[in-house]
Amino acid sequence: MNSVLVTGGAGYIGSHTVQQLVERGDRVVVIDNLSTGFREAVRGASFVEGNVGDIELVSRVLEAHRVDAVLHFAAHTVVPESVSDPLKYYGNNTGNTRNLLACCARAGIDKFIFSSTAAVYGSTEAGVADEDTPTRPINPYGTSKLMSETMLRDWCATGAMRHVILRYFNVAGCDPLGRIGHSTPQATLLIKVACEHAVGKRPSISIYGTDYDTPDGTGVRDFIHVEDLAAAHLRALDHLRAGGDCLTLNCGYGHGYSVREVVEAVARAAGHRLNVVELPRRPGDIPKLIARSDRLREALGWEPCYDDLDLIVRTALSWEHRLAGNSFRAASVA
Ligand SMILES: NC(=O)c1ccc[n+]([C@@H]2O[C@H](COP(=O)([O-])OP(=O)(O)OC[C@H]3O[C@@H](n4cnc5c(N)ncnc54)[C@H](O)[C@@H]3O)[C@@H](O)[C@H]2O)c1
Ligand SMILES: O=c1ccn([C@@H]2O[C@H](COP(=O)(O)OP(=O)(O)O[C@H]3O[C@H](CO)[C@@H](O)[C@H](O)[C@H]3O)[C@@H](O)[C@H]2O)c(=O)[nH]1
Repeated sequence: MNSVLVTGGAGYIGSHTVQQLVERGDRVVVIDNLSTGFREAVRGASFVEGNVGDIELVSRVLEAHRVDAVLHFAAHTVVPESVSDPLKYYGNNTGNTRNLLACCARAGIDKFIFSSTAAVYGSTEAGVADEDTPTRPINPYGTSKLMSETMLRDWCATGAMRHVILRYFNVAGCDPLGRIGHSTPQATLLIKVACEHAVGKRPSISIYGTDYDTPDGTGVRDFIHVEDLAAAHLRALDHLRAGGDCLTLNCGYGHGYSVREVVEAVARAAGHRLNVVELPRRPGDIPKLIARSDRLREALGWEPCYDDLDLIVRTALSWEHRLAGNSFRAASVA
């Protein structure tokens, strides 16, 4: 039986995808250097610790595990860090993706699913993006991903490979059964940070900017539950295995919530007030970004199961309680 290679499978989104692949019976091998991932998050799959840019190592794994498709999650993901250390991002996100593609070329692998990001769009006029919206990233993280997209399309244009590029919007929530979750240290993402405050790991939650041209003055984002996003990867894999064409697809629900609405949802889930500090805008933030995601639904037959802010927040908070060592209601959150 062939295997799927999942790079970055010990990380937040990768581990949820590995879990779904394993649960439906796919054979999976993970390569992860554990720079931000966790060995214990990889359950039921083979695990190789190493760098996805290491051509010898990756080639060995592709051959030994008879890999027929690659899901490429491994990357650095912190936007402000990409601004202060852009070469780190071009090296890991773009350079290492080039090496991985070279290994695939050598091994004759013809199916590739790539973790891209809404950050490739930058600031759009109406705060909404479909896949044909011009890509104008405003930070090196977004550019490093866009460069990888271009490289992948150019390689696929030779006929050697087919791809699905998934552009994730704001990913949040955790496995509703509490087996794995979002453990990234020094997290900066809103829902994770707000939940860390709710369980007492942080003294407050900051709202960056209350003077945007949005209904309540705070930023608006399209939050997608990690389980729905993982499910999109499985459908993308099936699409390629069935001989489907190359695709680029937004991954979001098509509607958004404001930062203030998210903070209120976390307070509701926690059952107590939060200490909210209103601060000026965070440099580099855009007011609003919502996905047009009709193409994902039409091309892959994907339908969300967790499109509910309270549910997203409850699963995230439940995991945060587990990390903090508190008792929690993991089995009942869904
Ligand atoms: N979290 C989001 O909201 C979001 C949004 C858009 C896109 N993405 C993309 O999704 C993917 C996964 O992100 P995540 O949130 O799960 O982050 P994460 O940091 O939890 O996962 C990344 C994983 O890749 C591993 N890794 C990094 N560089 C590696 C290398 N050179 N070799 C081997 N392993 C390496 C890390 O150890 C980690 O396990 C990334 O490509 C990211 O850019 C995430
Ligand atoms: O403590 C916080 C954290 C965030 N925010 C605000 O919450 C919104 C969302 O911010 P965040 O959760 O950091 O996500 P984004 O900046 O939208 O970017 C994320 O979502 C992108 C996809 O849209 C990914 O590509 C990026 O990797 C990921 O950082 C923004 O308005 C922030 O200003 C706060 O007010 N307080």
